[in-house]
Formats: sequence, structure tokens, C-alpha cells
Amino acid sequence: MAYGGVILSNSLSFYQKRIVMSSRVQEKNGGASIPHVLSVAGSDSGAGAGIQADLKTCAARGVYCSTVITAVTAQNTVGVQSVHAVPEDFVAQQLKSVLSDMQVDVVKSGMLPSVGVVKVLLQSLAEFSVRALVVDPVMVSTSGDVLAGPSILSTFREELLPMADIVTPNIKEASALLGGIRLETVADMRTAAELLHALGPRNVLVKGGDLPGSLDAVDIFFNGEHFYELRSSRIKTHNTHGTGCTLASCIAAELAKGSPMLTAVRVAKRYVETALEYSKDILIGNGIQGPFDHLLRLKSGSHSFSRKDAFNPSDLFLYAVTDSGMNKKWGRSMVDAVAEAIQGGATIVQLREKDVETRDFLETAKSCLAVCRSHGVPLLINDRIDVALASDADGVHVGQSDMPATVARTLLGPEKIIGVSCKTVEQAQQAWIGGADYIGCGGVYSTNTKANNPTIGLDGLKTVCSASKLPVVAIGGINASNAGTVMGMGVPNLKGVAVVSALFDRENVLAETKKLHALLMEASSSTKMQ
Ligand SMILES: Nc1ncnc2c1ncn2[C@@H]1O[C@H](COP(=O)(O)OP(=O)(O)OP(=O)(O)O)[C@@H](O)[C@H]1O
Ligand SMILES: Cc1ncc(CO)c(N)n1
Ligand SMILES: [Mg+2]
Repeated sequence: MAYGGVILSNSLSFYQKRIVMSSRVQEKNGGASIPHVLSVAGSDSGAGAGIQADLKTCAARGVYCSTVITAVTAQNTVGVQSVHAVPEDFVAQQLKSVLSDMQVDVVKSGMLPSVGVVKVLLQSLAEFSVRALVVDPVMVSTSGDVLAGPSILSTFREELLPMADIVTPNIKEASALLGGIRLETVADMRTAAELLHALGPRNVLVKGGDLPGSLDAVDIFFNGEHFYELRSSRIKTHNTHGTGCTLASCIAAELAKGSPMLTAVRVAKRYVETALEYSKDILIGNGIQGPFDHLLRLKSGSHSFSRKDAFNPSDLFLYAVTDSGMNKKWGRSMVDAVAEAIQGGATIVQLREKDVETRDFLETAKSCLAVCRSHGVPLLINDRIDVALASDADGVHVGQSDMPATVARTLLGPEKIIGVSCKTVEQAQQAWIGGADYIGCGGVYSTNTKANNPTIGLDGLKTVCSASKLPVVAIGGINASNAGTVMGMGVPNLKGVAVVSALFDRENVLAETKKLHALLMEASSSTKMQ
């Protein structure tokens, strides 16, 4: 069909009709339409390529992916050990199950192991409406293993390619489809793209991942009118297994979201490049070509210092909030100040940097995190979700004018700690609904670290604590002379006090933290005895 509503060939009017039909069905359903790719491909037991790559790619790109499995392969990072083709009538049944029920936007085909399976797919496409067909003519993997034999070539050329909105062969596949021509240079790739276009697909992308001796990763895109040389740096890595499947399913995902073809291809190439760069050092399997991480998640939190525990409200007991101005005044670095506070008994640390450059903030966060992790103390970042994400800190603390807790939760995921400053019962309720883990309540007393901040006093603190569904840490002007009073009240949900000046605007952070810790222990044990 013609993507984006441009009719490029008379034979496409049939598909145009189906677009109208499918949008009508969607209107009748009434719900929000979810972009949907159907992947018709083979399973890779090593999960780097095939169906598994397609599912991960679509998940990473925010698109729903259903699957029709055409073959099951026994495959790993060494190569393909065995292939078990799914019977053609069972492929047909899977296609019917999905397409008769779900609103599929784009079909992406990968491994189609027999002529019969290609025919079954074409029959389904004639019967059910989709907006685009992305054909990855899988024949030879980068490892050199044959996934569809030469007997399929004529069916690909004569029946499948003419139906494709885009076809994405690698060098070997392009050569095979064109009767074995030599493809050794970018100029050869252009020729191949033009020759393949003449077979009927609306667009052609000849992938140069396996182009011998090429410094960049160059792909040639041809839409029948213009050539585009899509170039990215070649990532030095062994983890390229499944790049082709990933590229094609990302193109399908972007098309499903409504992108024009060239945009979809550019985004997909950038996505592959980013995932390869992120994954270049990961080690999965002992073979020559490893998988990469489609979700860019496997490295974060997996290093040895990672905090393994869920948030524990008792961590709020002695909550140290840093202040770089104070530390500078007393001639110590932030990391040293944090290390002393932890040694003295601080149970959680919040990095609060108001007037610092982002790059310095990130560096400080990383160094403080190393100290905190080595002592099992959580580190939170004040306000800056980007810095929390980039440093892999344990969470954030946000104020009423910062990012709302719900948005912070979406960005940070379920395991990070989120705290919200609240003065009122309503704000505390909102923080709970938004998915926060604790609230900071104050200012209890007046303080010079926050100008023009109205205090709520001990009564205000009691009111919020009693109504709160979340654990509370009291903040604002708390120091050694009043901490005992605050903790000694024994109000429900109050788990600790947060302090800035009482620790950091002092000459000896270690001694001040110890003193405060002892006071809090005494106050909380006396409330327990009451
Ligand atoms: N080392 C690399 N660095 C950056 N991009 C790469 C690298 N290797 C491949 N690519 C890109 O990945 C995409 C897929 O290319 P490739 O030619 O390897 O496909 P393929 O052989 O079908 O993949 P596979 O069979 O491994 O799934 C292309 O956009 C290509 O430019
Ligand atoms: C199942 C399957 N499909 C496609 C490829 C191509 O990478 C592969 N290696 N395995
Ligand atoms: Mg390759």
C-alpha cells in the first residue's frame, strides 16, 4: 500500500479501501487506538533476533506487538543449531486469530521458512486490513546461517516484494534476491536498491552492517525517486546479533505511530545505533556474536554497589540534606561531608544543589552515590529527576512546584524512592495517590535555608502526620535543641527528622550527626515506653 495516503501505484486502491474500513472499526470501538505491529517471524531461543527482538523493540518504542511464529530455532551466540518450521496451516491459524480480532496497523515479516508460509501470509493480507507491510527478507543471518533456502527466492521476488511498503535486505540477502550479484561498495548498494525497487516494493533499504571494510555503518534508502545514504558511526562491538530484525521492527513501530517512511527509517537506524552503543560491553553467551539490550536497562542497577532493598520507612530516621554553600564555608567537599554524616549515623541522604551546573551536579551525585552505596544508605536527589536517572541514585525528593509525583513515578519506574514536601493534609493525600513513598512535612520551625517558607509548627505537623497514609519526615529548623521534642511527641507516621544546618553548618559534621542520632534514639525510645 501507499503509506501516508499517497497513491503510488494503481494496484494499491484495494489497500486504500481497507484503510477506510479499519478506521471505521476503530471509531465503533470508541477507545483510544494503540499503535500495533504484528510480527510474523521465527523464534530465536537466544532471544537476540527474531520474534524476541521484535517484541523488545516494540516495547521499547511504545507500540503493541502481537506475534505469529513461523519457525522455532535452536540458536545462540555461536550460531543456529537447528530449525523447526511451524506447519503452514498452523501459521495460517495464528494469523487468523490475531487479524480477525485485533486492529493491526503494520505487519512486519521476518523469517518465512517456506514458499507455503509466504503464500499463507499473502492470503491473510488480502483478507484483513493493515496500513503497511514491512518485509525483512531474512535468508542469511550475520553468523552465516541459512534461515530460508534459495527455493524461496522467486516467491519473495514475484509475490512478497511487490506487496511491501519497504523491504530491508542485508548485503547477502540483496545479492541473493538479485541473482547473486557482487555487492562490495556503497555504489554497489545503490545499484542493488534500484534493481530491487524495480521488483515492486514502494521503498528499499539495503543495510550495510556487514559491508566489508566499511568504517561507518552505511545503509542505502531508495524510494523510487531519491537515494538517501544513511550513515552512522560503526560501534565497535561483538553484540550485533539481531540488528536487522530490530531495525525492521522499529521501522514498523514508527509507521504504526504514524511517521512517514523516511522518518521511520531514520529513527530506527538511530535506535539501533543507540542500543548498540549502550550494549557494546555487555557479555551474554560465549559465541562470536552476542545480543544487545533493546531496553537500555541491563546495565543500570546491575553493578556491585546497587541497592537491593526496597524503601524502608525507618530510613527516614536521621535524614541529612546537603548544602554546598555550607560545606564550602567550612572547607570540605560534598563527598567528605556526606561520608562524615553517614559515619555519624545519617540513615538517608538528600543531595540538594541549588546553583550548580548540571555537569558538576551529576559528578557530585555519582561520587556521593558510591559512598552511600558502600554503607547501604539511600541517596536521593532534590528536584532533578534527570540527575537522579543519570546517576542511578535511589530516588528524588520533589517540592509542590517541582515535577508532580505521578510524572516522577512514570519517569523513574516502580523501584525508585519518591518523597514529596507537603504542608497540608490535601497535599499528603495527593502525594500518596501520585505514588510517593514518603512525605517531608514542614517547615516545623523557621529556618534560614528556605526563605519565605511559612512554618506549620508542631500542631501543623501533627495534623498532617495523623492524616497521612505515607511515612513522614519532619523538616524545617530542626536541630539538637528541638529534635527531641519533635520525635518525643510520638505522633503516628512520623519516622524521623530532616536536617541541613544542624549537620552541615557546623565545623564537625561527624560529631554533630552522632549527637543528633543519640538524641533521636533517646526521644524515640521514651515515646515507645509511654
Ligand atoms: N557495528 C555497528 N554499528 C552501528 N550500526 C550497525 C552496526 N552493525 C550493524 N549496524 C546497523 O544495523 C542495521 C542492521 O544491519 P545489518 O546489515 O547487520 O543487518 P542484518 O545482517 O540483517 O542483521 P542480523 O542478521 O544480525 O539481524 C543497519 O542499520 C546497520 O547499519
Ligand atoms: C529467528 C531468526 N530470525 C531472524 C534472524 C536474523 O538475524 C535470526 N538470526 N533468527
Ligand atoms: Mg548483520
